[in-house]
Amino acid sequence: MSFTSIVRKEAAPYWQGSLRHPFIVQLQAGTLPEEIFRYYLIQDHYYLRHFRKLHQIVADHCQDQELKALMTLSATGLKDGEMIVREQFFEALKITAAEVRATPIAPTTDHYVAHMYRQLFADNPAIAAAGLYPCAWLYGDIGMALSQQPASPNPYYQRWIETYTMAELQDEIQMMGTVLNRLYAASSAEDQVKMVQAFVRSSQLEYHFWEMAYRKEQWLRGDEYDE
Ligand SMILES: Cc1ncc(CN)c(N)n1
Repeated sequence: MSFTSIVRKEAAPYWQGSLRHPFIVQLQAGTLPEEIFRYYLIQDHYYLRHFRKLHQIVADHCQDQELKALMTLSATGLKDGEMIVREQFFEALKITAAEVRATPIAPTTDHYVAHMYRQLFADNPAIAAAGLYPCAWLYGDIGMALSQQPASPNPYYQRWIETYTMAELQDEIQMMGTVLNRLYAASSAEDQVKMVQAFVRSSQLEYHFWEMAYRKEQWLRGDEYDE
């Protein structure tokens, strides 16, 4: 079985859960409280900055020319596409640099970014790439699913949805799947397991990420059980 078929099956609960999560359902309906969207954007700002850096590091370290080219393409696409849209959101919603600095990185955001770096430093570029893949693929699937429904009445939410329906993203997802299937087929049995684990853990963390934003997840203070 190919890598993409295996991981789609293994990660199915988190992908289906993402589509049903109130963050996504309310984003589509236009009822998601704006403060939750704001919190998501601030957390995702940190995520995207590292996500792009990770693509560059994988590109710099991998021998496989096709993977190198795709990682470079994604890093550029992030900078010229998704990250620009996010800057526009920050401007329109008046999210300032001071507000970003004053907002702690939530536990789930921290965990997700740390997980992706761990795959990179503990393993090899194919495993690191497997851990990065759900990001584009899941958002691409969510974008396509939401675009089949009526447009969100909130123009920012609709713009968010449209960011993930672009043909370039769908092409990139397709190409990355083909490369990962080839790398998986050429990997040792041990590395194949690690590639699947990296992908599934990222998918879990994608699901947690909606929940993190929806609950405006905070670090515990340490005095929760004091009288
Ligand atoms: C957490 C997360 N995952 C995926 C994406 C889509 N690049 C994102 N912006 N943020």
